Amino acid sequence: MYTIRTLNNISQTGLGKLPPAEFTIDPEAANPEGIILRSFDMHQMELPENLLGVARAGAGTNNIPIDKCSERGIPVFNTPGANANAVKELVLAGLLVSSRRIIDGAAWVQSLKDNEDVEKAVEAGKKQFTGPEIAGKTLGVIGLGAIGVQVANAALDLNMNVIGYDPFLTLESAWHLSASVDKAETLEELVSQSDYITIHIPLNDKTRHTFNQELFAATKKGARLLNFARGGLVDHEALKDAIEKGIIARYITDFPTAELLGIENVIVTPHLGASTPESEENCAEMAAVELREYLRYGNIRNSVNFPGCIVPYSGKPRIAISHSNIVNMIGQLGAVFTKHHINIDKMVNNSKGELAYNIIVCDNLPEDENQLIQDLYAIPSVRRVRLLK
Ligand SMILES: NC(=O)C1=CN([C@@H]2O[C@H](COP(=O)(O)OP(=O)(O)OC[C@H]3O[C@@H](n4cnc5c(N)ncnc54)[C@H](O)[C@@H]3O)[C@@H](O)[C@H]2O)C=CC1
Ligand SMILES: O=C(O)C(=O)COP(=O)(O)O
Repeated sequence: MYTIRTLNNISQTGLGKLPPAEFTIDPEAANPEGIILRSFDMHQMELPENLLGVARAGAGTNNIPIDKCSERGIPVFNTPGANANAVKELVLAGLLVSSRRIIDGAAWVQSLKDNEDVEKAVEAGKKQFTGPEIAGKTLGVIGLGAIGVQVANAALDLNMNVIGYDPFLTLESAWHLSASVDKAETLEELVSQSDYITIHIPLNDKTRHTFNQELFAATKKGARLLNFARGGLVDHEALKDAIEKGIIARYITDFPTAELLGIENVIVTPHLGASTPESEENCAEMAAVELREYLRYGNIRNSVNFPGCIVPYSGKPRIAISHSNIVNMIGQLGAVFTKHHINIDKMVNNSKGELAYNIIVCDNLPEDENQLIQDLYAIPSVRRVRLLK
């Protein structure tokens, strides 16, 4: 029996993928084997002693201490693409809201409640809410992953010109991206040509404050900037300066902070990108299945820190081992298996960065299984050993 702790509200349909005969779901569990979460900040908590796997029902994993998890041989999963449509739809709304003064206009109409002739007041006052059309304008998309590709393609359908920037574009994204999207070689090239800019990259040490004073200096005057990715991608001091100078005509973001409130031409939504029933269900289902398959069989799909590794279950016991990605590990593991007279039926060894992961399917197990596990842990740089029967 595995205990799964949920750190946020997770769709019940998704949690239904964890059969109660094998999994107990307990939001208060002190020492769970698995964690499923959304945006809960795990940097603030100690990793539970028994923790084996963490599944983020969503895309961004900057709220999870990935390095600490890797050190302890704990894979962190996310759910690529499962909320991309929800975010795309909100970005399209953001694009229109950034252009047409829908929000200001609607608020102003409410202020006319006690006016004697509302119709007349509206026709006289509406000119203050004029805003340009997006058709024929240029949208720059930074990050062409699951969300960026959908936003870029949808903007083409709205008759915009689209430029994209992503030095790490995957084959999967390239397959889905329209050939009509122009490629920018640098961020500066993209921002200097775009009337609208939308950011769809992860927040990490390399991307923090991507929009800084220098990039704003290269940005086309009067651009509208959309940030539905993460607040930390934009340096707020530099942003305020860019708004004052008229470089940024409007900033629309899904990531409120106190300093952004009350600034004219800044529109802030309460992190709503993935908040649709469809996306919440998709993400939760995918996260629950990823964690279930890892806990049951050691299989890994969609981990951000571990290599993918899937060996279909054949009824035989298996040993899952994670270790540092260095030379002579297979030799050392093999020696332990030989010592315990284990015949290996199948062995898969995959690596990602500084981590390697094995699933070793065994024809037989020794009588002293604890000794086998101890011997495997005795190999320097082995991080985690799991015997799954
Ligand atoms: N507002 C919300 O509720 C949501 C926000 N997000 C945010 O959006 C981000 C993107 O999500 P997905 O598209 O699903 O992720 P993804 O992993 O499919 O795409 C990210 C893309 O960014 C690219 N990239 C990475 N560093 C880059 C750089 N320095 N310059 C240009 N491109 C770079 C990658 O190559 C990849 O193609 C997430 O990391 C998350 O922070 C995601 C879902 C919901
Ligand atoms: O998937 C992401 O990266 C998101 O930002 C969505 O966050 P949420 O699950 O709505 O707390």
